[in-house]
Amino acid sequence: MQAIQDSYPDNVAHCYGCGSQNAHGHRIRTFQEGEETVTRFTPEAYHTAIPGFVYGGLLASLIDCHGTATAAAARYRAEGREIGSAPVLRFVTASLSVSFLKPTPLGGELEIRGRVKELRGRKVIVEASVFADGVETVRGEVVAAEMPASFGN
Ligand SMILES: CCCCCCCCCCCCCC(=O)SCCNC(=O)CCNC(=O)[C@H](O)C(C)(C)COP(=O)(O)OP(=O)(O)OC[C@H]1O[C@@H](n2cnc3c(N)ncnc32)[C@H](O)[C@@H]1OP(=O)(O)O
Repeated sequence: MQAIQDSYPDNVAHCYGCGSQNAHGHRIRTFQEGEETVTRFTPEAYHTAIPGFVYGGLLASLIDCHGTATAAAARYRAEGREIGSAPVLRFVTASLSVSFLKPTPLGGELEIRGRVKELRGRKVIVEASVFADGVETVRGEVVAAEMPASFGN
């Protein structure tokens, strides 16, 4: 099945969280399921916070990259365009908020589910949650902004 990240052109596929070209990264893959997007990810033993539980920074990065993928896909869809088609709609994180509702157990697959809350102008707001064994342990919001031509200047 085609993941949203499979459509990222190589020159924007180096992100530590979602870039297929980053051998050291998480290389998450996100799929559209109706109105929702879904990423499944199994943390490694070294992604530990307190023994037995997942490190919060990892969980935040899963929300982050799940959110930017959801945002890019939503904008393409809103414009009636094929994902990844040129000119490429590149999104970066403008803001990321994460609430850790419960400890996230380490040792199994996590499911991140998201949906678009708002899509307006150059900005897409995505809500996403992490589930461990069907239990919501993390809830977050990503404001993704279209990357300006002046990015980094
Ligand atoms: C399929 C193909 C896709 C391929 C691409 C996918 C690539 C994925 C790559 C992986 C990426 C992985 C993820 C990463 O790790 S990305 C790396 C971490 N992020 C960054 O480095 C971003 C650094 N910041 C910037 O470059 C600028 O500040 C940005 C670009 C974010 C905004 O710059 P600017 O302000 O000049 O833009 P604008 O005037 O057009 O504003 C646009 C809208 O955004 C609203 N806003 C702005 N800031 C915030 C804020 N803090 N909170 C809430 N909202 C904010 C703003 O009010 C406006 O909304 P509205 O007033 O119109 O309502």
